[in-house]
Amino acid sequence: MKEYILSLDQGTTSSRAVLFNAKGEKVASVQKEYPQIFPGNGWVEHDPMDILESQLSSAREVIAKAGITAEDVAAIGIANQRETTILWDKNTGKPVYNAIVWQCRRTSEDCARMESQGLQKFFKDKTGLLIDPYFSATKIKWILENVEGVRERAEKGEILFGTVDCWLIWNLTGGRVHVTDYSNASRTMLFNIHTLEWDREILGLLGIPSCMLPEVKECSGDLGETEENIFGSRIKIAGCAGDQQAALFGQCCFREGDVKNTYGTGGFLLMNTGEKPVESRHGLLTTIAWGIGGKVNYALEGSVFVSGAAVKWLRDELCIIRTASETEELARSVEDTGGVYFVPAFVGLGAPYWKPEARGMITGLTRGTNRCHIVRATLEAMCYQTYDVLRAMEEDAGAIGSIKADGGAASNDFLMEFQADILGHSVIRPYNVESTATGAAYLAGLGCGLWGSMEELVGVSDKFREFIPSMSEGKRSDLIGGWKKAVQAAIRE
Ligand SMILES: Nc1ncnc2c1ncn2[C@@H]1O[C@H](COP(=O)(O)OP(=O)(O)O)[C@@H](O)[C@H]1O
Ligand SMILES: O=P(O)(O)OC[C@H](O)CO
Repeated sequence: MKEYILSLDQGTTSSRAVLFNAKGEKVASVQKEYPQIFPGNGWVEHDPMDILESQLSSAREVIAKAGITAEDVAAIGIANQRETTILWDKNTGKPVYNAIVWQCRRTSEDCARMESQGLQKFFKDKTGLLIDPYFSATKIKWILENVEGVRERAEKGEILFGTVDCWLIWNLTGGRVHVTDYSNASRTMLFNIHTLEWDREILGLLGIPSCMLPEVKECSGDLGETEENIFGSRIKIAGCAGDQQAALFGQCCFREGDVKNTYGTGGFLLMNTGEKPVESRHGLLTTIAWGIGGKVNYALEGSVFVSGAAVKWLRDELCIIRTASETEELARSVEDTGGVYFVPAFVGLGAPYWKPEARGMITGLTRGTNRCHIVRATLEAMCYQTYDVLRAMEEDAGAIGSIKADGGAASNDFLMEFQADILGHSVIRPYNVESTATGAAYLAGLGCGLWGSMEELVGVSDKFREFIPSMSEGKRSDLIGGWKKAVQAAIRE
């Protein structure tokens, strides 16, 4: 019987495949790290084939691990790192360049030029986004302008563009289906979030041929079917959303005002704002949360570019930790950071500052500073960055109700405790922190009829832990004051 949902969570550092049963419970998962390419100077790339192969092999392995076959899978749901841009040849399916990752800053100058031409309002009104190298638009333009022959071929209709969801669907369907969903389209800086169409004026301004772009579909429903040879029998693709929107869905933030924060490579705080887009006056983005059943739901988003990635940097570049999870014990082994602040602006600062030119900085070092202080400052930075975004969100939308946390790093109890302290607000962490995969599964389960309605999903997973703030107000404001000074220093640099 077809009673499982296969969720594909394609993240910036790893591809994950998670199987859920008909009760919405996780039964098995497989995760594979794959390389990021750093050609220098704030550039970040992936090999699109690494993305594909790590995702397909984890999907095959999770099916085998659970002792089932593809016949038992009712549908696939996809959640993906957003904005990352891939262009490929429509006939051969071969990428024409590496994937340009959302974190990549190579188009900073192009963005600064558009800003100086007074185009900020033009883009914000149409797309809900601020001009920034983060989004797909200027990455597509860069490939068209810098990879020989690609523009001519794109104009002849030989080249396709897709974000990672679209690239996966294209390959899963054997090159038959070129689609994306509303939530991913809303991150390209090419999609009009009010008319729900690719925006002709923007395409004209950037010189992007419309024939490269995928059809935009709802997040739940018929998104294609896998080729038989991929998993041994065909599986429907019935759910798709950008990973942050999928996490919002997976945390059942279905009501207006519901908020979640994900601690993965980056940090992303999203608030469901219902069926009307809310414009931010404090550096947040207006984006599409999902489109389901003929209705579109919007969200306000604060995007922090480097969150758990800073922990990975401690492991892979400074080599002062062996595993991400040992940061908890190391951070607790010292009373505080000894005045050390770490602003991990490796690729500039996102919300609410939007300073692409800012770079990382560790301040307050003394001869007494040891690796535990630096580890603790790294975890604390993840919390201060969330604090900055939450304050901006409160200014835009009023006081926040509950804050639900998820993502790989949310399993760190020290991080959750410090987060509650710095926010002066309790933080709720679900038993299963993989809300992104859960959200993709929910979308697919609804899309294939395994579950009847969103109401049915609320309460599927009701186990959680709540972290209550306990820090004094005086200490909290001193620490935040120190963080603000460190951020200003990183921006000035
Ligand atoms: N226990 C932990 N404490 C702190 N950071 C962690 C912990 N576990 C994972 N991380 C960090 O979180 C990130 C992984 O989270 P994940 O949600 O898997 O990210 P992504 O989906 O972006 O690949 C990595 O950057 C890792 O360094
Ligand atoms: O890889 P993640 O999970 O940090 O998510 C990346 C975001 O989607 C980028 O916008």
